[in-house]
Amino acid sequence: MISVKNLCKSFGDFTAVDDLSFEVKPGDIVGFLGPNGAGKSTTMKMLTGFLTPTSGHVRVNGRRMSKNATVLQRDIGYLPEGAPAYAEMTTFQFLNFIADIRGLNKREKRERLKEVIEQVELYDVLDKTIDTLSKGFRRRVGLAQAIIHNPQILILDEPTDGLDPNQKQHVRKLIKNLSKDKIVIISTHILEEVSAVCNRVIIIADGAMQFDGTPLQLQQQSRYYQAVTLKLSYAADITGLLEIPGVKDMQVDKETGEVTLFPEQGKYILGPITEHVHHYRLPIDRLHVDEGRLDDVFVHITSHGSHK
Ligand SMILES: Nc1ncnc2c1ncn2[C@@H]1O[C@H](COP(=O)(O)OP(=O)(O)OP(=O)(O)O)[C@@H](O)[C@H]1O
Repeated sequence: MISVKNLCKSFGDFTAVDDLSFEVKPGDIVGFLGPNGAGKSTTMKMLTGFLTPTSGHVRVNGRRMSKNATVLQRDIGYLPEGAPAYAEMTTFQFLNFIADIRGLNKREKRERLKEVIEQVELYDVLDKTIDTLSKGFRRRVGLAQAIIHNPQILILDEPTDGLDPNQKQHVRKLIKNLSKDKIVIISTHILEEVSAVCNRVIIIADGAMQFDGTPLQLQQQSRYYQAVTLKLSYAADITGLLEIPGVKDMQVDKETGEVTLFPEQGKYILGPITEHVHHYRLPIDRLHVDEGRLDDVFVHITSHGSHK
């Protein structure tokens, strides 16, 4: 378990991380989100013991990171921002070197290298030096070095940045498979990644906590959650739609002519809308129920302060 209590980090007068507190348990795959400069990487550096907090503390399984970093880091895999690696080494030399540093014996090293190279699909670049690799392959090498010692805790700073869509999907699957009984924290700018991979979301802005909950709870904060959009085949009187019980608001898209009806909080409006449409014989071409829009909530949460 990771426990973060009143964590702060200042650089001179500037507060990059501002009083963060949260706990992460095995089985949690946390999507760590926030706008550029929100303090995600700085927090991750403190979680992994590479940066000392100005105040507050990080505990891993009850032990303080600041006093036990060397021991605790043995069970942490960390992909830092930008996936740094030794540019002049080949992929194989680099992974071999990391396995040695992680203290794997000969047999473990052979087995883990084979497994990880296969999992992250690095066969084609084993003999290439890191400085000649594409951004996507560099990131995959970074991911491979983070998991080589099969750690219980994985902290991954933008693990899919720079990957093509196929690779993104592949790495997401890999993270999900790896995550059983582990703690995984990934920072990302890609909101769809959160629904695809994570079972928990933490959003920070200006270094402070704004949201901590499940992806569904996040989606439910969208004003589009359970909103119903209708496409009429020809113009008809739609004024009555606003009178339907549970409908709070209506929006008409001037370009497409689509009508979106927003529900009052917690109200289910699809049934009453369908009844209304049948009763008044409205000419409906298409009807769609929205699952909620994460980009919409993200903007709202990070620009309007705390929604914890
Ligand atoms: N060593 C440092 N010295 C001074 N300021 C720093 C230092 N490291 C980070 N910062 C500042 O702290 C703030 C948070 O940076 P951080 O890299 O943690 O943000 P982030 O959420 O990871 O951003 P991004 O999504 O752009 O990677 C930024 O304003 C950054 O400029």
